[in-house]
Amino acid sequence: MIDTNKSQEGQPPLPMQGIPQPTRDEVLKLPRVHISSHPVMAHKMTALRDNNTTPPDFYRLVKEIGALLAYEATENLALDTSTIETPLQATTGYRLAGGIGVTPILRAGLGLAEGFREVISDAQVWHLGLRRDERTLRALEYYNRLPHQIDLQVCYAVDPMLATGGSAIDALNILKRRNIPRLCYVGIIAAPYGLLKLTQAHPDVDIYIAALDESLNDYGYIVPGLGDAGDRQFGTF
Ligand SMILES: O=P(O)(O)OC[C@H]1O[C@H](OP(=O)(O)OP(=O)(O)O)[C@H](O)[C@@H]1O
Ligand SMILES: O=c1cc[nH]c(=O)[nH]1
Ligand SMILES: [Mg+2]
Repeated sequence: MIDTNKSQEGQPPLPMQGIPQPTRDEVLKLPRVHISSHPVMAHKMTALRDNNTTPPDFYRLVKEIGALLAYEATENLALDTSTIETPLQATTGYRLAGGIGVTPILRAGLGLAEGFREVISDAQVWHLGLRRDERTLRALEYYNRLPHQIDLQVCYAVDPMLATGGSAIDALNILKRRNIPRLCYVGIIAAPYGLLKLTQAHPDVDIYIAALDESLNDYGYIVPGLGDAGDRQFGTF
C-alpha cells in the first residue's frame, strides 16, 4: 500500500491525504479489467500525456484513442445472422444484434464518445453530466438526458479519467436504473484506487482502459496522468 499522508500542521487535510491506496500489482489481477497492450495505443498515449500537446491535438487524440478502445471493448458483441447476396452469390451476413448505447460522462467523455461513433456510427448517445467537487472529490449530477425507451444490448459509460472512481460508480448506478442487459466502462487512464473501488461497487461491469497509472496525488489527480482531461480537451485552463 502507498501511504500519501503528508498533512501540514494547521491546514485542513487535502482530500486524498492519508488515504491508503492499492498498488498497481494489487489491482492487475482484478477480473473483468482489460488494459490495452497495443503499440499504437502506447504511441498515442505518449502524445496525449505530453504537456506540450495543445487542446485541438489533445481532442483529436482522445477521439482516436476512443475509436481504438471502442474496437477493443466491442469484442464480445452479439450478432444476428442473415442471408445476403453478393454480386456473385448468396452468403451469410452478420449484423450487431440490438442497439449500442454510449454514455459520455460530461465534459471529458465527449471526445471518447465521438471516437466510439467513428467505429459504431449508429450508436445512441446518452449524455450524463457529472462534475467532481474538487474539495470533497464527490461527483455531482447536473445533466441527464438518458432516454426511457430502452432497446440496447449494451451501454458503454465513457470517461477518460478513473481517479477515485466516484464519477464512474455514480454513472453506472444511474444507468443500472434503466435495466440495460449489459454495462461496460471505458476509460483512458485509471488509478489503482479508482479501479478497485469501481470493481467492488460494480463487479458485473467489464472495464476497458488504455493505461493503469501509479496512484492518486493528495488532490485526487492521477499521476503521472495527463492533468485535467476536460480542460485539456476544451482549452479551459
Ligand atoms: O474518479 P473521480 O475521482 O470521480 O474523477 C474522475 C472525474 O473527474 C473528471 O471530471 P471533472 O469533474 O473534472 O469534469 P469535466 O469533465 O467537466 O472536466 C473526469 O473526467 C471524471 O469524470
Ligand atoms: O487526474 C485526473 C483526475 C480527475 N480528473 C481529471 O481530469 N484528471
Ligand atoms: Mg475536469
